[in-house]
Amino acid sequence: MINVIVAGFPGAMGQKVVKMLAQHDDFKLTAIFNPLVTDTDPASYQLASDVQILTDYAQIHPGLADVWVDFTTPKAVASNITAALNAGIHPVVGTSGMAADDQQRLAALAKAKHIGGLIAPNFGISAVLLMQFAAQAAKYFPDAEVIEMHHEDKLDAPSGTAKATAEMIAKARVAQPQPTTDDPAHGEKIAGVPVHAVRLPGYVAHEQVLFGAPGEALTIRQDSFDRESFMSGVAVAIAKVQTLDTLVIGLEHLL
Ligand SMILES: NC(=O)C1=CN([C@@H]2O[C@H](COP(=O)(O)OP(=O)(O)OC[C@H]3O[C@@H](n4cnc5c(N)ncnc54)[C@H](OP(=O)(O)O)[C@@H]3O)[C@@H](O)[C@H]2O)C=CC1
Ligand SMILES: O=C(O)C1=N[C@H](C(=O)O)C[C@H](O)C1
Repeated sequence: MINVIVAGFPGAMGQKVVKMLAQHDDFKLTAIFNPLVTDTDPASYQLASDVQILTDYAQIHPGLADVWVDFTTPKAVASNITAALNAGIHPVVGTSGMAADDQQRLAALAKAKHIGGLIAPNFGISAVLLMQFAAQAAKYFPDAEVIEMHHEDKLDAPSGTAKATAEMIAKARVAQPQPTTDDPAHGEKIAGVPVHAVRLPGYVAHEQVLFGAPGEALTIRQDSFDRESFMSGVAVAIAKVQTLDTLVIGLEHLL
């Protein structure tokens, strides 16, 4: 049995994770962490009576859970994962928008404590494959731009997936791209790759990578139409994260 604490309930992803845990015999929801809730009665959230609703880091202790699943906010995630690592709990992080220096500090803390964990920019297989295909294409098409499209409530821009895609393209390309302009209309340059963010009602999570070369173009696109699509990736991460001994980035490390 893998005991799990979920941070980010009752958010959109947190609710999906709680539902998914209940469908797996090998997973048990032991606690919810959310300092913003005032009602700590699990019955108020239709949760089993033995699920603890925790609101303070002082309540996070070793033995509470094996795995900490985090779908919270860019502001909350780094301190949440610090608390998890300090309690010896393996983090599975979906929250986007974490600062690079926080990510490095958490990797150092995980290493010092010998606790493996995962930060996944995207748990959807379509997005994981898109990033891999984009890295492959970048070897032949150095000129690329990323367009990500999300729902209007998303707090961060560009998305974590778009940043990771841009970084993978920059790392994979062997030829220099054409110089880009500094014009803000030409996107934010992430590792030298222009990234454009769209926020519109009706959208969930979508990404296109456009490659151009003289006389031809290649477009790769993925669409997450329903947050349900992230759950098989989250389940794999929960099942396998305890096999890791460092903090790794990208679901592909566990597939
Ligand atoms: N990697 C991936 O595949 C995916 C990643 N995401 C990312 O997951 C994150 C959450 O997305 P989404 O569910 O749509 O967002 P929501 O805004 O719906 O949910 C965020 C939840 O976090 C809660 N929260 C705020 N601060 C804290 C804290 N300190 N500790 C614990 N909980 C806290 C909020 O509480 P309250 O309700 O009280 O405000 C809310 O319930 C985002 O960063 C998003 O980018 C989303 C989809 C897929
Ligand atoms: O906020 C979201 O919804 C999503 N966030 C992640 C990101 O920032 O890339 C993953 C997916 O795009 C959904």
